[in-house]
Amino acid sequence: MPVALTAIPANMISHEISLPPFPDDVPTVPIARISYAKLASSDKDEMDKTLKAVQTDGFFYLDLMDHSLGRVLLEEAENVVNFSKEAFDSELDEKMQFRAEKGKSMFGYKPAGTVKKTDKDLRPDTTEFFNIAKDHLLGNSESRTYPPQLMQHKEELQTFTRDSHALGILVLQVLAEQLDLPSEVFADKNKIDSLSGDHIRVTKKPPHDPSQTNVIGLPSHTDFGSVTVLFNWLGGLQIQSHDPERQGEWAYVKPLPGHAIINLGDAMVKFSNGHLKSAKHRVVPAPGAQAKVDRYSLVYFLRPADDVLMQPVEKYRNEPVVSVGGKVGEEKVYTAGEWMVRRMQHMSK
Ligand SMILES: O=C(O)CCC(=O)C(=O)O
Ligand SMILES: [Fe+2]
Repeated sequence: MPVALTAIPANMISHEISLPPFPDDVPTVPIARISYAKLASSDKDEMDKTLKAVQTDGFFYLDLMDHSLGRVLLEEAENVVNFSKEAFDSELDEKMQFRAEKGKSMFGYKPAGTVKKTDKDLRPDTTEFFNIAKDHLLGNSESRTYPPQLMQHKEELQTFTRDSHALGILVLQVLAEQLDLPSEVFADKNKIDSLSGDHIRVTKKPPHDPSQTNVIGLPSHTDFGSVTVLFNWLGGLQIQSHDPERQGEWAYVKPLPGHAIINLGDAMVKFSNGHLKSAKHRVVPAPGAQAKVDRYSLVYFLRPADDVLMQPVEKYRNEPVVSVGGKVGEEKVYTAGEWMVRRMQHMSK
């Protein structure tokens, strides 16, 4: 039986000590483990490992325990999930007052049960979430309304935003250097003070009902933005395997205590003209005994500033244009603001 997290002193809060274990008999993808401390000190081998990870799996673990800022971020993430539970616990009609305007804005509440055209079986998803804009939290633009259970922790949300953003910027600097590009070339497109679609997402998926088959938590997708910083404590996240024996098969990314999971979004495919990858992923019910408890996850999405042009950086501009879906050919150049709106409208159709 999971221990109530509120019974644990704040500095010791740890989801993993109270949750059922991840089973050892399900297929997993062994994505690379990268050290935050080594990246922060520009360790060349670690930087090289990072580039390789995002060119193959598109995902890697980042060990947050070996760096003081990482340990702080991990505690902040656990804290955000804990107070967000209160927002999820309120009645559906209360949460619906904060609903994101479909096809118009990402920010606000999204109930479970949305059907995505991208799911070939058109299954309704089983995940609800709140998306909270960085610009609303930091006062870069006028804020929409969010549930009081979240906004009474605004300062903690601001700190989590700044620290996650800084981590994403470090990843962008590492990748630029490894591609022999000016080190700030990607970071400059993702400044924290610029207006952008950056946001926090906190998600909840209820325990799995074993009488239901073929349940999907979140259908297969790629993230839109630049870098995604993900915290989850229960299995359920899956990516496609590169193991020659099971090429393309969905397999779990096992949550590792003390680690965040980092992946790149489609904007990086665009900026790098396909030299970097945004991998497809999805969420299915957690495996084994983990399916019996609520699953929460916390995400910070770094997205390019609204006025950034969605085109390859200079070094790659003479190459044949690689589009996000892998097609080659010229495309109209949109600003990130326009691009995100188009993507969102497509998703909500
Ligand atoms: O909950 C997770 O583990 C992944 C969530 C995700 O992929 C998303 O929100 O885009
Ligand atoms: Fe995602």
